Amino acid sequence: MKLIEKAPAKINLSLDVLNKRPDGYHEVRMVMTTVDLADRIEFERLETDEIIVRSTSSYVPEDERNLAYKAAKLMKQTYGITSGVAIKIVKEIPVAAGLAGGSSDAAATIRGLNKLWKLNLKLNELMALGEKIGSDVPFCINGGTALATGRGEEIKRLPAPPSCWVVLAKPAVSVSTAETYRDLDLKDVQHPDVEGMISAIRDQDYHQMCAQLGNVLESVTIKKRPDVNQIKSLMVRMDADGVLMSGSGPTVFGLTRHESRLNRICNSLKGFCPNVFAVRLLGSPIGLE
Ligand SMILES: C[C@](O)(CO)[C@H](O)COP(=O)(O)OP(=O)(O)OC[C@H]1O[C@@H](n2ccc(N)nc2=O)[C@H](O)[C@@H]1O
Ligand SMILES: Nc1ncnc2c1ncn2[C@@H]1O[C@H](COP(=O)(O)OP(=O)(O)OP(=O)(O)O)[C@@H](O)[C@H]1O
Repeated sequence: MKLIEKAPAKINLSLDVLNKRPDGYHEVRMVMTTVDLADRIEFERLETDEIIVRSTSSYVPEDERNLAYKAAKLMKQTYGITSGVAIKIVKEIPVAAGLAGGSSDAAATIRGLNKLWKLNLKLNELMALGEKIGSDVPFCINGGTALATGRGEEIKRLPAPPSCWVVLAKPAVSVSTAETYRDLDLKDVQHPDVEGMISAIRDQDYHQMCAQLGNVLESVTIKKRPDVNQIKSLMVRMDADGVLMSGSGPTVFGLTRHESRLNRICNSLKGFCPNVFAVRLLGSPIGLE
């Protein structure tokens, strides 16, 4: 029997970096939310003791470098599982885009194998496993909207933001997260108002939410990839209410509540940008307790 999990992408509505830690990671404070662009992950039990990963994208490794593979291996080892699993990743989220595609695949694998192997693990146990795979994985376990602190693994749930359309536009380039953090000069950053973003969400104030968008990693990526700025300018010209790069980039997102503007923004980007998606904010968690 096939078990299926959806793995939604995330965007960062606010991303601040406070300092570099002795372990090499950066202390962050960020507001993340899921959008309805998702990979689809299929799981099939194998009687043989092996993990097989297949993906529909040629950009995604199918061996032990795959984050879904890492998650399955970790669960097998932690819980002494002797049967195997075949994992198929139907990739819809662009790779190395700042949308946490790999992290969300790993999170979906943890949720899926908890069911397939009848482990009955609780949300906090699933998140603790996720933390061992990557900083964005604990958030992706339950999705929705949250304040993430620490290196990103400490999650405090927030209400769903006011609903709106989201245009995601990824230029042809891809970006390395490690390189972006490495190139960040903390003496030269404009910190976003994370608390202001949280208040805007709590107050369900859409225009305030748009006004508070901010990401300290944006200027790092823009220095190397000026097309990120071109996409931002284009979206602003087409009347998006708020525009920001997500995560370490290079994907830019634009927010609007008008379907006519949504179409205008998407059409203006086509031809200039290879990956353009019109999606909704999901906002609410997957529903694990
Ligand atoms: C940029 C974001 O996507 C925003 O949500 C995340 O902060 C990155 O999360 P991620 O891709 O899950 O990151 P990880 O796989 O844990 O780390 C990749 C690399 O990014 C750097 N890294 C990541 C997270 C963090 N808080 N500080 C860092 O310096 C580290 O060099 C690390 O080796
Ligand atoms: N299941 C997976 N899907 C996508 N990429 C994967 C996966 N497993 C491993 N990778 C590798 O991870 C790298 C980063 O891919 P990913 O799409 O997760 O980046 P990202 O969206 O920038 O992540 P984040 O926003 O969490 O920093 C890719 O270069 C790819 O080789």
